[in-house]
Amino acid sequence: MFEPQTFLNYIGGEWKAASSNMVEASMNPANRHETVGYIQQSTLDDLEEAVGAAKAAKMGWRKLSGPARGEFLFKAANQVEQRLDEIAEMMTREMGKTLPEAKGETARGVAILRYYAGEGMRSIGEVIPSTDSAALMFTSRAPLGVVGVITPWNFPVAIPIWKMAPALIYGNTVVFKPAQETAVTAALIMECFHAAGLPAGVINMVTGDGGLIGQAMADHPDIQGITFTGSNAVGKKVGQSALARGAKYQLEMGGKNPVIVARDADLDLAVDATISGGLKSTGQKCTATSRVIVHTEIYEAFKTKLLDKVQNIRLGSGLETATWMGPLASEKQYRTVLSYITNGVEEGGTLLCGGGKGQGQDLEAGYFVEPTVFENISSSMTIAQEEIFGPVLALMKVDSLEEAIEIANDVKFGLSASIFTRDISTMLTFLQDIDAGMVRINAESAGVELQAPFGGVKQSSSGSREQGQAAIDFYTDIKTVFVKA
Ligand SMILES: NC(=O)C1=CN([C@@H]2O[C@H](COP(=O)(O)OP(=O)(O)OC[C@H]3O[C@@H](n4cnc5c(N)ncnc54)[C@H](O)[C@@H]3O)[C@@H](O)[C@H]2O)C=CC1
Ligand SMILES: O=C(O)CCC(=O)C(=O)O
Repeated sequence: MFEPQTFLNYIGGEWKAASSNMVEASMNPANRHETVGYIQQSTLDDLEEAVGAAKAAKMGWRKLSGPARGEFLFKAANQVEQRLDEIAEMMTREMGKTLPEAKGETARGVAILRYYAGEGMRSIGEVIPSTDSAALMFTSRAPLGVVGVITPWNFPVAIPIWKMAPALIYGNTVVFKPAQETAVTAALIMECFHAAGLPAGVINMVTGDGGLIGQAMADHPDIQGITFTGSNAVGKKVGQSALARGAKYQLEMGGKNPVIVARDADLDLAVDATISGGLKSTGQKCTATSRVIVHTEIYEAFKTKLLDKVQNIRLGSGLETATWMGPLASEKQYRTVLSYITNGVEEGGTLLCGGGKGQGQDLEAGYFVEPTVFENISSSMTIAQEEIFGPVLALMKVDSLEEAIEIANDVKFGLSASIFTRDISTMLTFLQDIDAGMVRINAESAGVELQAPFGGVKQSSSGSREQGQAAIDFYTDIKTVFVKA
C-alpha cells in the first residue's frame, strides 16, 4: 500500500513548511484517486527567504574552486544513483511515464551531474594575443549570481538537473521552482543535493503556483538569471519580465516537430521512429514528432505499417510492465489533448485510429487518451500548427522533397526535425533548408544527448542553448582581462 508523505520547501539548507501553512495534493494521473504526496503552497514570503538564502551563499560558493564545486555534484550524482529506482517509481506515479522511461531519465540525471562535475576541471577561458607585447590578455568567466530555475512536469528529473548542474558548477546559487504537478519528484532530487552536503543556501526549492512564485522570480531584482522550460505563452512573459529589469534569460518552449519520410526511406525504420518519437512519454516532449510528412509514392505502404503498430499499443499504468504508453500527466493536459482531437475532426481531418479516451476498466480512473493518427491534414489546420503535447500524429502527403521541407518549415516553432532517406543529396538539402535547432537524419525527432547543445530556432527558444559546453554561455558572463606589470 502506497503511503503519501508531505514534502517541504528547501531553503538555506533546511526543510521548511510554507508560511501559508497550506499544502496541495499531487495526484497520480493513472489513477486520479491516488495521492502521491503533499507539497507546499508557498507564498511570496517563502520565495523572499529562498532568494535571501541564495544571495547570502553566493560569494562563498563562487570563491570555491571549480573542482571543489564539482566534488559536490559528484556526491549528488551518487545520491541520485543510489535512489534511482525509488525516484523513477515516484516519477511514474506522479506524471505517468512508464517505469523504464522514468529509470532512463533518472539515469540521465546522474550522467548530467557527473558531466558537469567534470566541467569544474575544464578550461573557462582563452589567452588572446595582445597588440602590446608586454601584456597578457585572456578571458575568464564569472557566474551571474543567483539563478532562478523554472521547470515543467514532462521531465521532472532531467530538466531541473540539466539547468541546476551547470548553474552550480559555474559558481551560481540557485532558487528552483518545479512544476507543481511533479513537485514530489523534485523534492526527492533536493534530498539528494541535501545529502551531498552542499553549503546552506547554495540550492533552494520553493514549490507553488507558477503565476505567483514563477512570475515573482522573473521579476525579482536579486535574481540575475532565469532559465525556463515550458509553454510558449508563459515563456514569453518570463522573458519580457527578465528583459525589463536587465536580467539574463533563457527560454526553451514548444515544438511542432516534423518527420519527413522520403520515397527511398527504410519504411520499417521510419515507422518505428515515428512511433517512438511521437508517442513515447505519451507525446509529452517538446521534441515529440507531431507532423508526419510522407512522399505520395510510399504513403499507403507507410500508413498501413504505421497503423498496424499503433493499433497494438498497450495503454495502462506506467508501473505495469506490459504498458507501452501511460496516461497524460494531468487533467488539464488530458482535456487539452481531447479538445485538439475534436478540433482536428471539425476542421476536416480524417481519424485513422484512436481519437478517444482510453477504454477499459483499468483505464477509467486515469487520464488516458488512445494513440491517435489523423490524415488529410493541411498545413493551415490548427492541429498542424499548434503544439498538442499528446499522443497525436498528423499524416500529410507530399509530392516532392521541396514541398515536404516547405510544409515542415511552415510553423512558428523550430525545435527538432528529422528525415528518413538513404540519399545523400536529400540529406544535405534537408539539413541546409530545414528551420530547426536539432536536425536528425534516420533518427527520431526526440532524444537529446547531454554533452551536445540543445535548443531551437524561431519561437521554440530564446536563442541560447542548454546542455553540453554550450551551457556556459548562459550561466556565466565573459570577463576580458588585460594585465600589464
Ligand atoms: N517545452 C516543453 O518541454 C514543455 C511545453 N509545455 C507546453 O505547455 C503547455 C501547457 O503546460 P503547462 O504545464 O501549463 O506549462 P507552463 O508553461 O504553464 O508551466 C511551466 C512552468 O512555468 C511555471 N509557470 C506558470 N505560470 C508562470 C508565470 N506566469 N511565470 C513564471 N512561471 C510560470 C509553471 O508552474 C511550471 O513550473 C503544454 O500543453 C505544452 O504544450 C509544457 C511543459 C513542457
Ligand atoms: O527529447 C528529449 O529527450 C528532451 C525533450 C525536452 O527537452 C522537453 O520535452 O522539454
